[in-house]
Amino acid sequence: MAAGTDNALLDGGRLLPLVEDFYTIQGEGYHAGKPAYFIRLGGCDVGCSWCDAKYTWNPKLYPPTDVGTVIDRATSCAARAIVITGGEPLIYPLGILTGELRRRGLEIFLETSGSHPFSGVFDWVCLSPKRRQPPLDDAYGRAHELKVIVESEADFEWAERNAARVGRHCRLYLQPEWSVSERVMPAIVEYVKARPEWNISIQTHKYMRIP
Ligand SMILES: C[S@@+](CC[C@H](N)C(=O)[O-])C[C@H]1O[C@@H](n2cnc3c(N)ncnc32)[C@H](O)[C@@H]1O
Ligand SMILES: Nc1nc2[nH]cc(C(=O)O)c2c(=O)[nH]1
Ligand code: SF4
Ligand SMILES: [Mg+2]
Repeated sequence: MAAGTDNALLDGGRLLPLVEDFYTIQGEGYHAGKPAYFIRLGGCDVGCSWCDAKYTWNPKLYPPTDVGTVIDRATSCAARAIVITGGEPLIYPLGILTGELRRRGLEIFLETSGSHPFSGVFDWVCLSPKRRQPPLDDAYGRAHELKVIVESEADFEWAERNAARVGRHCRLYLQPEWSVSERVMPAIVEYVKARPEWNISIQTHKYMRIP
């Protein structure tokens, strides 16, 4: 459980620490370009130095919120797909939230580091492994998409180590770390041209200046 957020307080996942929810375009990975309603949960104990969502790390800043109110908002717009992200969403029991979203006929996508046990039902799992707190063994077999962040050329070896553990049909992406994107892009391009099992994912929403 995340530091400071007691599971009992969350009533088995009926309440979750909500940072923000908004309707936008999935910017990254396999589903890039697809409209999706984002649900961002607070709390992460991984601590990536370049994390673009550091404001989510402390769950105490985000009071437990009834998942029903979020689901009502998500189903009041035209969204057909939901992205559950964070923070690290797998810190929390996601069975109630995802079960209810599925019952409403929505597609459910997950963004995760895989560093906590799985709960909930998902149509698509994006696994973005982190050296500081690597995925649990179980996460690899659940990934539809492996998205490795590349900060320097040393990350190619980390990418291959993770790719060796996912299923045969899992899509493979290298995503430049945003602040060094211009610097690392030439190496990523050459890497992917030489190893076409990999694809490039860029954070298109940042270029579009949307959330
Ligand atoms: C903020 S994280 C939240 C979900 C989960 N904690 C995770 O890391 O997968 C969402 C996605 O953004 C990626 N990401 C975060 N900061 C980034 C950055 N500076 N540049 C590129 N990708 C980044 C993460 O690797 C992850 O794929
Ligand atoms: N548009 C948009 N696409 C995204 N894909 C993954 C994101 C995330 O922060 O998990 C993200 C995000 O924050 N915004
Ligand atoms: S695991 Fe995800 S939310 Fe946590 S620090 Fe890393 S990128 Fe940020
Ligand atoms: Mg983001």
